[in-house]
Amino acid sequence: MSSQASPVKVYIRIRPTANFAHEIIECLPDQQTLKVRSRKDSKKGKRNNQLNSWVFQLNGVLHNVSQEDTYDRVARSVVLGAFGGYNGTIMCFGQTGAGKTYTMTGAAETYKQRGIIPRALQEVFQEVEQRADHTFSVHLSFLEIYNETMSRSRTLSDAKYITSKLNLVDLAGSERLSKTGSEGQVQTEAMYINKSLSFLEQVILALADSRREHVPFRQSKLTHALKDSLGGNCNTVLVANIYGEAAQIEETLSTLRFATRMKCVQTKPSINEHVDPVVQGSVCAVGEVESCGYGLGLANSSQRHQRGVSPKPSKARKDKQISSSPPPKAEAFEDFKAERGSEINRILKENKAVLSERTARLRTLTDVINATKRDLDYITYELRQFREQKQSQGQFVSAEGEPVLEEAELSLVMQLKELKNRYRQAYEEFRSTKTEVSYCQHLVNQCRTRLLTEFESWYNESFLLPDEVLSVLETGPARPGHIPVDKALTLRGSRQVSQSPESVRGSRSKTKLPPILSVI
Ligand SMILES: Nc1ncnc2c1ncn2[C@@H]1O[C@H](COP(=O)(O)OP(=O)(O)OP(=O)(O)O)[C@@H](O)[C@H]1O
Repeated sequence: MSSQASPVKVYIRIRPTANFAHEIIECLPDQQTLKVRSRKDSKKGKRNNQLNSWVFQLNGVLHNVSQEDTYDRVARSVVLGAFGGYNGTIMCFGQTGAGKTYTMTGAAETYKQRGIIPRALQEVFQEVEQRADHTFSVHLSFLEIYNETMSRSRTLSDAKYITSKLNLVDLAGSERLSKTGSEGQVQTEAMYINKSLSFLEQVILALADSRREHVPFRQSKLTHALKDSLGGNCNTVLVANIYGEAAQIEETLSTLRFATRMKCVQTKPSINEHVDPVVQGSVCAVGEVESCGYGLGLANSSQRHQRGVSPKPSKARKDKQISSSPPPKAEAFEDFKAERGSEINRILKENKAVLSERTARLRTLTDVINATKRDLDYITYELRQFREQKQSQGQFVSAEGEPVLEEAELSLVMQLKELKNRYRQAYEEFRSTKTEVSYCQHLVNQCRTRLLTEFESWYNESFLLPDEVLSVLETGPARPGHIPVDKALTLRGSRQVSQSPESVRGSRSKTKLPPILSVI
């Protein structure tokens, strides 16, 4: 598909400050131009009397601009472009602490301060809901490049579909190593960060220079991952974050120079449309992310067919190698209970049966206790009446002068004793049955939750998750930031449990309840 070259859009965002250096930084009213004056010779790090002045022309200068306006000006068109089949990349670059994360993610304190990523997600799902005549499949992944190590992969499909991916990238801080004064592990990290960013700068330089034939994309994970966003098929936006204070002017100038070079980089956005000669429909897409960023994959068509075709399909994928559109959840749930989830479903059923038997017993015991209590009250009353009457008639005594119990009174006393015994026993049993019932209820709830969780995982794996997410789940232990979103961790947890039902059953012996009750 033919496409026209378009330059990367570059915005400058200034971190708000009470000490804004008006004398050296000037934002022109067109909101696109930034003038910087400085007496400092940044190369030699010394002051001189000569006044240096630079003018930076950008696509926008965001000075005291809210998160909402920032999203509208910087990100909205890129996000909506994804619905037309265009890839998009939004990335933040700049000095440590200049506001990259604030711009991309936002501040957790208030909803109003949420950044581009949550707003983009919201917009994506709102659009998906509104475009009722289309069917979408949305994939989200989160990757971190840490010391040049990255989880990876990509899925392609061969059916007809429109795909697009949004890369939302929070680059590492561009603070110079010498300035951070870091040591040890921090220094190692800083070295990798600097290496990554300096490769990025080299790529930008090469891309901005039309005489250069080779662009060193492969030098680092970061530039390799951003290849599409920088020289290829992508609507790319850079937000360069700077400080407004005079003390940071050196880094600010360096960021502004990088931003200006970036403006010269051309990309060729085009609609990602693919045609399958066999299947008239459309398919899945993948998201891809870079240095601490999100990747959002969108697939869109008026008729959805999803095909998880991966070089190393997971078991769930193998089972469903070529499936039609995801089945309705209710239907899939029935299948799941009969096959993959049959064991947990069996346990759930058995636990439910035990719960219902225990609950019935509790009801019976309650009746027994109440009836016994009524009898007790009645016999107590009878005995009291009998004794009062006896009192008024005078007392029988034996030949030895001992008080004598009449037969009727003796019978009442015996009945009372037996009723008290029965009451005590029933109450004991009631208490332990009550404990069992609440324990059984807990087990049933646990089983139900696990059945649903495992079903969700299986459904996502089989019909929704992109293979790159699955490949992360399949390799090695999870590390914070390495694993895509919370879902992945949930999946890993539930997989481990479901893979070892025996180990779970091993806990049976620890309880006095019937074995089936302690399965979870
Ligand atoms: N536009 C803004 N409005 C309000 N607060 C901001 C803004 N930009 C940055 N901040 C605040 O400045 C601090 C540093 O910002 P942030 O963490 O986003 O910097 P960073 O560039 O991501 O730093 P690093 O390179 O260390 O990750 C945060 O407390 C953030 O809330």
